[in-house]
Amino acid sequence: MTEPIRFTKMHGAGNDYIYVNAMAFPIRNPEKLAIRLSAPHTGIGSDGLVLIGSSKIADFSMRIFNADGSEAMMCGNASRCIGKYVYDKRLTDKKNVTLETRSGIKELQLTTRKLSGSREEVTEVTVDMGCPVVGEAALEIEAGGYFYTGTVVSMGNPHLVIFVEDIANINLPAIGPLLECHPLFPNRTNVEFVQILNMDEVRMKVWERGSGITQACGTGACATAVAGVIRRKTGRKTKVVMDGGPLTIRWDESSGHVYMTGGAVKVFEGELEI
Ligand SMILES: N[C@@H](CCC[C@H](N)C(=O)O)C(=O)O
Repeated sequence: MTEPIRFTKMHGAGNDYIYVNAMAFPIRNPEKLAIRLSAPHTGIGSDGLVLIGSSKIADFSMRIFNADGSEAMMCGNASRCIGKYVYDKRLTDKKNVTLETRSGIKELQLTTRKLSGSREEVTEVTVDMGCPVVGEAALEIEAGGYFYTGTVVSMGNPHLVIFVEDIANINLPAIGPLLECHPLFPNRTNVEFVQILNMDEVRMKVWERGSGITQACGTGACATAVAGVIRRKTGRKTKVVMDGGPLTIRWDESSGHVYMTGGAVKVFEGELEI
């Protein structure tokens, strides 16, 4: 007999994952389930699977699996969605929630709006993403016969941020996988192409490690904002506009922490047998 588990499909700026409360529905083989559920035609269709768990050192924990089943260290968009999930489902009444991730504890600050009666729901979340780890500021890299200059930034997971004059000229389906799996990145990397619109706003497209093209990437938006400051292209607060919408990123000068603010949306819920 298979046991039904409840899931919730959510997105942050269009970056969509299937969320399972692993405290109620423990998942034995999340890597395999992520591949199965993420498949667009034969599964639910998503960028991956997110498990919400208990924690000894924080209010909750997060595990994030890409569409290819690989486990990531951190996910910016999923951390905001978890803030909405745990508050809207009344797993907590706190508006400052701590989340254990494989790259440390993140603090979520929830913004809510009133519904009927005494009920409220989360509309926006700010996440303290911690300090970035900056690698090479201007790495020369060749892929597919083209030469790029990229900035290497880790936000818990690895990013290569490439500034370009015109983002419309980038053939992301062709170049994305070559850069993701470039020999310079033995653990693979996420890749962001970025066009500067002005000192406070950029347009970004992402190729995610393990999931391919997604509508948005939270850690990618943070890495982009950090790279913009390092390369002297943007200020400390940047609106990063992606295919699925914008995120506001602020790199605080005194603490060195990066703060990400954006929405979180529930799409639908369901039950599945595994
Ligand atoms: N979409 C995420 C990042 C997910 C993990 C990434 N693909 C990796 O493998 O590092 C985000 O919003 O940060």
